[in-house]
Amino acid sequence: MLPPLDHIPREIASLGDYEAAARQRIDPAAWAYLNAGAGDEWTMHENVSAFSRLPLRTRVLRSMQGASTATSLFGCTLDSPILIAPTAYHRLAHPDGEQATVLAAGATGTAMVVSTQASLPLEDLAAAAAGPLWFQIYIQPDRDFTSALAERAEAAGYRALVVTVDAPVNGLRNAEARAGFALPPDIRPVNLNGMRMPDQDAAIRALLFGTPVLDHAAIWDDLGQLRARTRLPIIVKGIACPEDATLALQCGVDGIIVSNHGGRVLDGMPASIDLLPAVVEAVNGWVPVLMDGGIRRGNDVVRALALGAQAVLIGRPILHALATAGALGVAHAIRVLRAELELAMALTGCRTLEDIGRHCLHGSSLAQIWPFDRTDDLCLDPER
Ligand SMILES: Cc1cc2nc3c(=O)[nH]c(=O)nc-3n(C[C@H](O)[C@H](O)[C@H](O)COP(=O)(O)O)c2cc1C
Ligand SMILES: CCCCCCC(=O)C(=O)O
Repeated sequence: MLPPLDHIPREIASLGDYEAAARQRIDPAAWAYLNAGAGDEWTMHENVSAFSRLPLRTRVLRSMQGASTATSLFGCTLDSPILIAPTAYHRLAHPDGEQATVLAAGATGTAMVVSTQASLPLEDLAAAAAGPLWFQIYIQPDRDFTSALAERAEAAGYRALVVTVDAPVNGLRNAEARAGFALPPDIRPVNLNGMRMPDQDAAIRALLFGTPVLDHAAIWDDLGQLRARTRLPIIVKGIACPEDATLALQCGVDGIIVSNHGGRVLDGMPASIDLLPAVVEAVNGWVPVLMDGGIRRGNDVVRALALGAQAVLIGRPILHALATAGALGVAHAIRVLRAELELAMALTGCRTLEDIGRHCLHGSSLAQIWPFDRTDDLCLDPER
């Protein structure tokens, strides 16, 4: 395995280049955890390839004076609508772990979502932050522990809670099984230290009868209760259909992330970008809708915003950049993606993020995924 780089060579020009560089620097079993998807990885690949079915529509000779990618979300001012998705165990990718990612996020004006399963204490990460951090929560079998975790995040200065609801059970991790992945003893979910595990009976029943331990899985009431226990904005992550978006709104959430968990939970789900329009339609502007899954180019950010996302999150590319060159790599990867976004905005005639709309996409491609009778108003307004 190669060591991390201390500079960025010119051969690394895109997020895809980071994937190739990272593969040479991560132990194969850890790679299977950090990069794989569930089952046959159809959804994971679909997340990326679906973007290429949305051709962009250019506009020319439009003024770009004062152009900007800046935005604001849940009281956080951000340099761009690109955020760092929560991913577990950054120390599997680089010895500095989340500490390096937090540093890079601050240096680039990017909000980072720290995972419940971070490999470093959430308080230490907050102390190192120079920009906004949000904390991702899995509602744990021990609900009191979950509330205490939310309180710790609030006390440490995290600006929002991202509650992930799409992984009540681990996905079918065939790649991890084949590679024999196990967490090394020195890399642990340290923020879960002291948590009580579900009762032994349920664990034994699961072993004997093959039923998953779902007795303690979160339900909508739990989300409502967490809402009542924290002042932080709650953003629910892992919404994939309009019915669940509506239920989330009824629980009083402040934002929604459309996500299929990077294709790591249920292989066979559609690409995230294909799930987005129906959720946006259901939410109808009540709260911001974000999305993640498969964003690899600035063009993809424009496509997601064109379909109604207010911002996007990136997962694996951050881990690839971290493994390749630590904090420097992550900061560079974010800069590369942002520069691509600026280029795509200039060529689609969008001076600000508010200018991005469905008119940035060719109408014929939209008919596939926009199930509403609105395609007629797509491209006709010359001012848009
Ligand atoms: C190695 C890895 C670990 C992840 N850990 C978490 C996690 O702890 N919490 C969570 O909500 N999502 C987790 N995710 C899902 C990401 O937040 C995100 O939804 C997904 O990676 C986006 O897709 P992308 O990797 O194609 O950008 C993880 C993803 C990966 C690849
Ligand atoms: C029961 C699901 C645990 C998954 C923890 C980390 C994660 O989200 C991921 O690996 O993906």
